[in-house]
Amino acid sequence: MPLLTIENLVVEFATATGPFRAVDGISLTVDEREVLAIVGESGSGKSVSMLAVMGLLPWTAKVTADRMEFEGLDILNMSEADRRKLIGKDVAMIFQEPMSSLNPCFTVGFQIEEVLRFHLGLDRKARRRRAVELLRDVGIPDPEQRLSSFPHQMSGGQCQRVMIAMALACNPKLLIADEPTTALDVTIQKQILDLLMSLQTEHGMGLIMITHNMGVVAETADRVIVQYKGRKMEEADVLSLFENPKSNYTKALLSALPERATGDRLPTIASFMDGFEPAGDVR
Ligand SMILES: Nc1ncnc2c1ncn2[C@@H]1O[C@H](COP(=O)(O)OP(=O)(O)OP(=O)(O)O)[C@@H](O)[C@H]1O
Repeated sequence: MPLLTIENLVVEFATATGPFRAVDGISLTVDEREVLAIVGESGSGKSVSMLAVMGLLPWTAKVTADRMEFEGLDILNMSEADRRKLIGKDVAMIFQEPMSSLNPCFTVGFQIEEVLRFHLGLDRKARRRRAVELLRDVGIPDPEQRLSSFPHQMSGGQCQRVMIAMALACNPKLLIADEPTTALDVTIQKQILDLLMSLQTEHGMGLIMITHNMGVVAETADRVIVQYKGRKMEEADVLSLFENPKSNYTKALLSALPERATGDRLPTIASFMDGFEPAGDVR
């Protein structure tokens, strides 16, 4: 059985000008220990589809699906209380802005320990011990001291390491990483990506890597879903996608890689997608 199964996910937002369909019939599965990349340009509905899985969308979002299951459990129709037990424990997510994802008012130690208290009910001593271990695992030097630091006292890369530590606190079976390196310096990006991949192998987690970067896809994924304007354009294993892309949009993304360029200028996506009917406004 796959870890996560989604069939025909649709997300519509109520907006001042009428309903807006951000995700239009996405289906996917992720297996244990598998790395699935979801790739597409900004606004293609990558984050919204995963926020729907986490139950983190605002009330203006209407989420429907034929099926949305985690290990066979219906996560679409489960109670809020049951979902809270699952989310953050068996399914965890890290976001693209580590600085704004951490609460500036609390020390990083408190924030990690809070996850351990809520989900695992560990006592104070055990929480402390586990928090130190987690910070060490994600490569933060002097973890005992760093527990009492506030997010603004740490660099962006260190904050992202703390976010990863929080996500891993309860040994999740599935980790969703939403553009985890986008907000970081190029040199730090590689370190964080390497860290994520080594933790994924070590913990045997399923991983969904949301990215707009084909380089990240090539380095991390087993399988890839290409998304455009809320729809799935193509799904393939990573090698087939790079060697033999089927959809025009995938071809466009690949031709936009500087190393694949043939002329003086990089082609634009629009020149490949003439006549494509987007989702979007559904009035
Ligand atoms: N709360 C909201 N209300 C209305 N529209 C929204 C809301 N949240 C997201 N959207 C719209 O849904 C679409 C998909 O957004 P989403 O954030 O999933 O894109 P993305 O592919 O993850 O892009 P990015 O990489 O920039 O995050 C966008 O057009 C966005 O403006």
